[in-house]
Amino acid sequence: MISVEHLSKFYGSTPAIQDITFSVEPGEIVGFLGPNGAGKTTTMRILTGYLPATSGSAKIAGYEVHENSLAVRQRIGYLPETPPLYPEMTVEAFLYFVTRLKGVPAGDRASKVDAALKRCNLQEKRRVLIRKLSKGFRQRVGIAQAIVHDPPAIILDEPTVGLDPRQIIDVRNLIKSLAGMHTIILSTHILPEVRMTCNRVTIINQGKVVATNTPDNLEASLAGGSGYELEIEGNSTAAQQQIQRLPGVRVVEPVTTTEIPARAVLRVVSEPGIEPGKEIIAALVSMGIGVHEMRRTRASLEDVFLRLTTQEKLEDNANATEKQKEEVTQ
Ligand SMILES: Nc1ncnc2c1ncn2[C@@H]1O[C@H](COP(=O)(O)OP(=O)(O)OP(=O)(O)O)[C@@H](O)[C@H]1O
Repeated sequence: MISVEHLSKFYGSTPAIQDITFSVEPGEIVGFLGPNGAGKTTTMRILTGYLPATSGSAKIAGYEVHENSLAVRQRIGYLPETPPLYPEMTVEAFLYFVTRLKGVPAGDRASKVDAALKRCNLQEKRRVLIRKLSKGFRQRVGIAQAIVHDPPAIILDEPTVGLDPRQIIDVRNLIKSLAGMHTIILSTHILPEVRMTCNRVTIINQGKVVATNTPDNLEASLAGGSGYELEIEGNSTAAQQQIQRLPGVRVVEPVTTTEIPARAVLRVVSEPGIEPGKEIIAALVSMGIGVHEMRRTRASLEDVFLRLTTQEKLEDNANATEKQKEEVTQ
């Protein structure tokens, strides 16, 4: 439904995105994740036809965006970071106006407006001026204008920024209810939002795609991220050595000492795909060590995000330092 291939955009000589490739299948919600300045808005604006790319291809429902802007506009709904609302219009009049802009036939406009009001739970506000609405309701109007022409593809840029916790839950539920019928790209840097709403995630950093996968697979793929935490009673040094010898165990380390002097908490990191939990318990029991608690630990999406988006910076800094050293020695 949405396909981006080798997309690049330069502002003058500054690259904002470079060689970005990803796709979104019909009915999917894909999270588009990246730190500030990663290139999310630039990509969204190219996809929605607001900005020309420097090179590469962006297609919506098979239409090349810059060659078929009218066909694309009819098939896409866009909620920018700041929704383009007209404060002096009522909610209803504004949505009606949007259906005209999007080329909805005159006879269908009223029913499309009604449907969008209903889906966004805005019926009671239909005759209220937009400027009188709270931020949460205005955001719903923003989503309503993105879906009013019933587009197959929807792009939402930071849809919950600035909302209070109750409004955030409402807007997230609304987004989830749109999945299936629509294909959605949700640009955000709020990780729990991605976990709660998205089937897949594309992470970009410094203008490049650094990962695309399901949140579960991303967490599982972080090497060294999965394992166990154990609270034991007995000789913790001996326990540590014994666990370390087991196949599939990479690291065993004490995490904290507990308030009870005889107990210790150990963190075990296992090889990817190996689960030595059973063997750990058997080894400890055979040594006469008591196990008070054992729980699995996994890398969170946040760990993956931080790993992927800070590594390059560290490498860049290292390269810059090397370069400075070279310059100094020349
Ligand atoms: N009009 C512009 N002229 C020059 N550089 C720009 C322009 N717009 C964006 N950039 C640069 O392009 C890069 C990507 O910006 P973009 O706004 O796409 O990132 P983003 O991921 O949406 O960030 P944020 O989460 O902060 O909105 C940044 O380095 C930014 O400074």
